[in-house]
Amino acid sequence: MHKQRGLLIVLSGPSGVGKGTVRKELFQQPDTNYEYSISMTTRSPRTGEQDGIDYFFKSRQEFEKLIEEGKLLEYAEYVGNYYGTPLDYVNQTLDAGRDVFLEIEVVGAAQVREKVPDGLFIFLAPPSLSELQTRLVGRGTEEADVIADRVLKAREELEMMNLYDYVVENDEVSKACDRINAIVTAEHCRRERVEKRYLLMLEGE
Ligand SMILES: Nc1ncnc2c1ncn2[C@@H]1O[C@H](COP(=O)(O)OP(=O)(O)OP(=O)(O)O)[C@@H](O)[C@H]1O
Ligand SMILES: Nc1nc2c(ncn2[C@@H]2O[C@H](COP(=O)(O)O)[C@@H](O)[C@H]2O)c(=O)[nH]1
Repeated sequence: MHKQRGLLIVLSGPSGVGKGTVRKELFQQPDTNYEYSISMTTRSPRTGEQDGIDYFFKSRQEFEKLIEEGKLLEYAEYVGNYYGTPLDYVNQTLDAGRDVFLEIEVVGAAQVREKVPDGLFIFLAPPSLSELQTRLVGRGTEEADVIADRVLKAREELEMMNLYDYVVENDEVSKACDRINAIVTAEHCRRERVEKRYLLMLEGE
């Protein structure tokens, strides 16, 4: 019996919009059926972050070797550090028929769009730029100059919103999660209908 490949779900959006918060909430829900792809980064761990759980923390040299060896589905340099998605993990998980969830910034998401056009691309948007800044300041993990860089970058990132399949506003975390779950469910139904139609057409030949 033919097994359908899993769905690649890409959640992107500006720094501080709440991607990590929403992703963690989604993964705490008992009926969540996505596999989270842990990214590689050259950024130093924040207090409480663990290697292999939050990120795979790499040196610049190690990361550049991964790039050279073609081991990343996508990567980007974001405010002075590299971030990237491990290719083998994503392919193996999708091939096993399981959905993979990426939480990445917009440059990397554009690369994934090129390579996996049938992925599901969701842009998480803040209620406003001032709320975005308030969230970054409130998180308290970056110095003021880094926050300023991230807010500046957010203006460019928001311009890429129209390249996504869906825009979800993160006004409240639980509402954003509900919207994402509804989008993924609808996408699965759509894919099933297409698959059924395709099989029916083959049978008729
Ligand atoms: N809906 C929301 N309402 C209010 N605050 C929120 C909401 N979602 C997230 N936050 C807060 O905003 C801050 C930034 O959230 P988070 O770290 O999840 O953002 P992010 O998009 O993953 O950022 P980065 O891209 O830098 O990793 C956190 O302090 C988080 O608690
Ligand atoms: N292109 C990629 N971007 C990634 C990846 N993993 C995380 N990110 C994004 O980077 C920024 C900064 O993250 P932070 O943890 O330092 O706040 C944020 O937008 C993340 O979503 C990745 O594999 N590829």
